[in-house]
Amino acid sequence: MATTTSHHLVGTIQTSEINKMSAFHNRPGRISKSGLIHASTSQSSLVDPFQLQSTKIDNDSRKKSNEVALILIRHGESLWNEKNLFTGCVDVPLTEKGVEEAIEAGRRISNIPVDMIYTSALIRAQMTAMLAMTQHRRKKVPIVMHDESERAKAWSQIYSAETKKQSIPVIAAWQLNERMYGELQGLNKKETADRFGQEQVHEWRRSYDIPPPNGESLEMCAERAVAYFKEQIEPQLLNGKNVMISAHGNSLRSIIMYLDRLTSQEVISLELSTGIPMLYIFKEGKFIRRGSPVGPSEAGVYAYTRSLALYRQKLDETLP
Ligand SMILES: O=C(O)[C@H](O)COP(=O)(O)O
Repeated sequence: MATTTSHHLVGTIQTSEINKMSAFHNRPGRISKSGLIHASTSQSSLVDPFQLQSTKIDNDSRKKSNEVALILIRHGESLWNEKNLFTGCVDVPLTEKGVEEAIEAGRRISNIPVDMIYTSALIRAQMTAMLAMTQHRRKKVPIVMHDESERAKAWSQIYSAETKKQSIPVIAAWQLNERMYGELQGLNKKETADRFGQEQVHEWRRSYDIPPPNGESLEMCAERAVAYFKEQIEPQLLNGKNVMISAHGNSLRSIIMYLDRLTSQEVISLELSTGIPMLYIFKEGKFIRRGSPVGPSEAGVYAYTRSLALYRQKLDETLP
């Protein structure tokens, strides 16, 4: 059982723990007829989301490592976070501060490989992902995958292999949406505590299996978010894809509960700050939390493994 205390998932790890990485086989995901990206473990039937051929930089880092990076980011501050309103599945945008947080998050992950991006269907998570990627040193272009209809898929095709190589598929999934806060959505958090009592509101906000009135409990949110992670995202990690997920406080709490194997008691004290990236290394079927990467300007203390350090070194050598 992972140990956890009531803290924000922020922190960095010395690069002293350098592991010897065995060879890594890059096996991309496959696009099904529905245009959804599925991945299976059988290598032969897999086609990369953009039929991407990994570039020299990406290939090299993967060849030397049996690990991939998983980055989790809670969206930057939203207009209703600023007003201290329960948001849930109401689709509100970022504040100016939230935009700045997203850009800063991008600076902190600018040297970490990203091959695929998953966001929720909500604009605050999608804005955060796109803004963060403006800072990435690899300068690949994140492109939202459209499969809401056959025409949407057909009209969003890219007809240049070279352009595809420089692209990152962005998959928006409602399953990663924030927990639905029911009749609390739009209410002020302080007024709600005054009306129902601090304890009752804390129970609605942080317990595992107690839903707000006509809303989702964290457990109900996990049933869709963690299921999606296991069915759609984990196969991509197994196939050698470095993945970034931009989502929400509670949908990410439910995923971290799975990654860190937290109990329903331990998850109560788990809080996520807006716009702070968290890095996991997925290696030999296990998730290793590596803390929150610091900006490239701060030397020495990184959540970097040998493989990630090699990727960063390739960027230093290859890019202006
Ligand atoms: O939905 C919301 O209001 C926020 O994203 C998270 O709210 P919480 O911190 O009360 O869970």
